[in-house]
Amino acid sequence: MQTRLVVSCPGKAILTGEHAAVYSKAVVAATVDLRLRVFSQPTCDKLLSLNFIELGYIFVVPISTLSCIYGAIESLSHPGDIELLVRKLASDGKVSLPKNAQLASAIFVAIYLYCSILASSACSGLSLSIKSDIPLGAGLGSSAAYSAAMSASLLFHSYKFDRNTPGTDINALVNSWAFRAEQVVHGTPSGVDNCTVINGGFVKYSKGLPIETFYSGIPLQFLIVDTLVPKNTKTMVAKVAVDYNSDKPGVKSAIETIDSISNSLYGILKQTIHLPSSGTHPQQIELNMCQDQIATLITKNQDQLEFLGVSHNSLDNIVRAAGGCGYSAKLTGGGGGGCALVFVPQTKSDPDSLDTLKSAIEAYGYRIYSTKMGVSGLEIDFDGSSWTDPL
Ligand SMILES: Nc1ncnc2c1ncn2[C@@H]1O[C@H](COP(=O)(O)OP(=O)(O)OP(=O)(O)O)[C@@H](O)[C@H]1O
Ligand SMILES: C[C@@](O)(CCO)CC(=O)[O-]
Repeated sequence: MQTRLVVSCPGKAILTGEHAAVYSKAVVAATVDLRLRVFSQPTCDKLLSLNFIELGYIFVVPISTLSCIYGAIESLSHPGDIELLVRKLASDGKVSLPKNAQLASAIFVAIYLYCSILASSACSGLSLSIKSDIPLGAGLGSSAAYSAAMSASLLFHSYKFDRNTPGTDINALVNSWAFRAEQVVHGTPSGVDNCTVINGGFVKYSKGLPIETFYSGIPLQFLIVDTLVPKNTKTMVAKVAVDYNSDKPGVKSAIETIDSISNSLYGILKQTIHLPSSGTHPQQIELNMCQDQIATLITKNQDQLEFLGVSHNSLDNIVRAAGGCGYSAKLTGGGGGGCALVFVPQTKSDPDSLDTLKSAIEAYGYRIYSTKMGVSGLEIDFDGSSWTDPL
């Protein structure tokens, strides 16, 4: 029997370009240092067991019950249609589904991946436990991390790769399944979230083109602020699509403007400015200029997102509070709630203003994350037995 596997994947933050990404426009994103882990182990009980630790929910289904899905899964016109098959099982009394929509969608993803990837060896059992630091449904890529970590776990247990497979091959294989899993959760994702969390670092992405990884030559610091307002990326993407497809005035040009914002940001971040340790040098002036340009791009991007109708009062509060203290801010991810990014230039002359801003944000009851960006992507621990059991 194979040993226990532990797969971990970080969250992500979109610096510029969300929503435009869905229309194949440029998006700049980075991983954030919050991770989701999947602990998995084959079992002999012929059950698929999912233990959602934060959500306090255990879902168990006999593998034989899923047999009617194996045959049907290849003929689905969209991975999201797995929901219809699983709901049919529920209405026939063969499985019981939670009322919580996030849990239900996590179960649809797991069944979709299990039946697609492991169908041929479907007689064995598998137990998976999911534990995460990434706030769920907050714009920080929890669904991409879940989709990627679940895909990697199931691919490993179906012998599609092992510890000798080159990492780039593993990432490409996992990414292709994580994208399908994201389609189950989001309907029409661009693919930026799964690519970013698997690849790691800073990335520029345009749907259909190879992802570009880069290390920012400009020191970048952001405050990540979670409004704690629940949001749903699928709904927000669908809302923009209605306006886009009906040619609502200004929508297509807003998407084009966001594309050019991301291209400009990428151009700035790719520069390398080596700062001497002290004094005012031409490099310092150049860095100040770059940081001013970044701040302007962040504000412009937020203006376009507000125009597209994907901001929220809580996000607007952060943008206003940041502006009042001399900082620029924007929503990140799907919008409609969830998180905002506040850009904190390294060269900002008045450090007290950051404390004032943090107090203003906390007074709203929002949560501030101080986390690193650009951390490593998908990680697989093939000797997972060294981990303490998360249960
Ligand atoms: N810890 C977890 N346990 C179970 N399911 C999870 C977990 N984290 C994420 N998910 C899955 O991800 C979905 C959340 O996706 P959603 O797109 O709404 O938020 P997000 O990925 O955090 O935000 P964004 O897509 O804007 O970055 C949940 O509905 C669930 O299917
Ligand atoms: C809103 C969106 O652009 C980013 C969500 O993190 C959707 C996507 O690109 O799939």
